[in-house]
Amino acid sequence: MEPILASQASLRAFQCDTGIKMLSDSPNLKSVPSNFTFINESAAASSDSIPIVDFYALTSGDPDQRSKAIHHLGKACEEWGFFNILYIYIYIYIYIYICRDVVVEYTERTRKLYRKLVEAVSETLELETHYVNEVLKLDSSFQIFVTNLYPPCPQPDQAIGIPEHTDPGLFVFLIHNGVAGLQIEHNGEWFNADSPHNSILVNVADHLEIFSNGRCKSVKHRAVVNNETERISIVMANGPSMDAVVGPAAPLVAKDGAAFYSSMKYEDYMESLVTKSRYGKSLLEQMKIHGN
Ligand SMILES: O=C(O)CCC(=O)C(=O)O
Ligand SMILES: [Fe+2]
Repeated sequence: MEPILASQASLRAFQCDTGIKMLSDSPNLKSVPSNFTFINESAAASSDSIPIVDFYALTSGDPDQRSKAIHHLGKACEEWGFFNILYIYIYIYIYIYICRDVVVEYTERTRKLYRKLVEAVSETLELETHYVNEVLKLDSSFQIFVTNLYPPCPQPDQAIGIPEHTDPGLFVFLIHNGVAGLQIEHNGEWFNADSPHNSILVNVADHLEIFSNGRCKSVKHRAVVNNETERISIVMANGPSMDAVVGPAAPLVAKDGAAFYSSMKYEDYMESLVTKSRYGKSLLEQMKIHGN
């Protein structure tokens, strides 16, 4: 199916403040204007331990290789909420001019990758693949394509690229231009999320945490800036269908004896994300049912 690119009007909600655009267009800026300062403790431990999932083994005909890769994927989703997939075609996209055709091709390729990952993760959750497809209506899954540009910043410790947050959807794919900046939270500490060049960094997003009744973790992350090099990241958030109602999967609730999250239509979740304040308790936190 040819992806439908959302109109300018429907994307308006995702656009950032015009003031930010003005800032990024000011190459001679010597300090961060006070209304944009964000004192951050961006110190983070380096990490080479973000798991790597072998996509070829995951889709391999060899049952032994496949089951090892599936086990690895399950652990990565539970323990880190982040993993790298080595993927040979990736480097093409980051270097070429992002035109409509490239976006369409990237959308199609990542859609296939996404479906394979969902199949694999349903196995780790001991769910039937068709169950996930039916409940989340993945044939019309909603993808959001975002490019982030972080110009060099004269005072990186007074600013933040993107404050800490979690993402909507099931799996989010991120590629970048080789400049570090993404940090992720793991066991209460911040780590630099280094990823090899020919890889896609994948993170579990809110709706996989909800759907898995908390087995998979949608992990907080943020992007910091530096004073030397421009950074570009390309993010593809892969969700269910806009009209799917996402709550914990019924077979998992039966196993756990309770649903640990409430359910919400994906469209309503997205609307709340863009219209509600970005500060305070996150929407994912608000969906959690405590005291079960
Ligand atoms: O640029 C990055 O590394 C992070 C971007 C991100 O987290 C997002 O766009 O949701
Ligand atoms: Fe994000």
